[in-house]
Amino acid sequence: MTSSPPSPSASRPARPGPASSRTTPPPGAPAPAPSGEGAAVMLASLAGFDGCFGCGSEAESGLRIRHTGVEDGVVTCEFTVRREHQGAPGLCHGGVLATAMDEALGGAAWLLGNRYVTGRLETDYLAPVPVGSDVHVRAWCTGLDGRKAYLEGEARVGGPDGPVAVRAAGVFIEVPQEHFVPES
Ligand SMILES: CCCCCCCCCCCC(=O)SCCNC(=O)CCNC(=O)[C@H](O)C(C)(C)COP(=O)(O)OP(=O)(O)OC[C@H]1O[C@@H](n2cnc3c(N)ncnc32)[C@H](O)[C@@H]1OP(=O)(O)O
Repeated sequence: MTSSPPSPSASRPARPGPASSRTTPPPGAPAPAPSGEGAAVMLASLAGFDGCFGCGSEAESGLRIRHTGVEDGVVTCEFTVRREHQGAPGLCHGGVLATAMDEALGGAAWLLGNRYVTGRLETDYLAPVPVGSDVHVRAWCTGLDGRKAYLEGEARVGGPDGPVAVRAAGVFIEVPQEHFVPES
């Protein structure tokens, strides 16, 4: 039930602990080394597609997540909670926050240099996130097992060092390019 990020450093937080047995890498599953090539693949993919509900500039009702960096295998991104993102009055909807975690964990998976889709996503909500908040998300890979990549992440409110509002863990499955449907 517990694991550590592949190579702890100042930019890589201590494991937040959201993972269940289904989102914890099996014993011996290698944690990947950060890959500059993978980052290039991910950024090229992001540059070529504007329709993503998470980060696309053409998705008017989407979150407009801004990818802000990749360092030492950790993907960082952020978005601003708008009025249309509300669930309970004045607070960000949990599904919106799950979308942001999906986006960040997905980005950290694509950083490995292959294409992945979400198989399982687990979220722990630790604090309410008011409308108008800037939400800072980061994610990293904890292990690889065949086509399965294990990811964890966290979202902080107000800044990269703000209080943690969400922690997440997931399993993403590698797929071929043919998995995706060309835009109509
Ligand atoms: C544009 C640039 C963006 C770049 C940045 C990217 C950001 C994107 C973020 C958004 C990502 C998304 O929302 S993706 C959209 C939401 N997700 C989806 O639509 C996925 C829908 N599901 C599927 O298409 C399918 O079920 C697949 C592809 C996941 C698996 O089907 P498959 O290919 O037939 O493979 P299958 O044999 O079933 O499984 C392969 C291995 O994965 C395991 N596995 C399968 N499902 C799961 C699961 N839910 N939880 C755990 N493990 C699982 C199996 O046990 C097996 O392990 P073993 O036997 O090998 O050990």
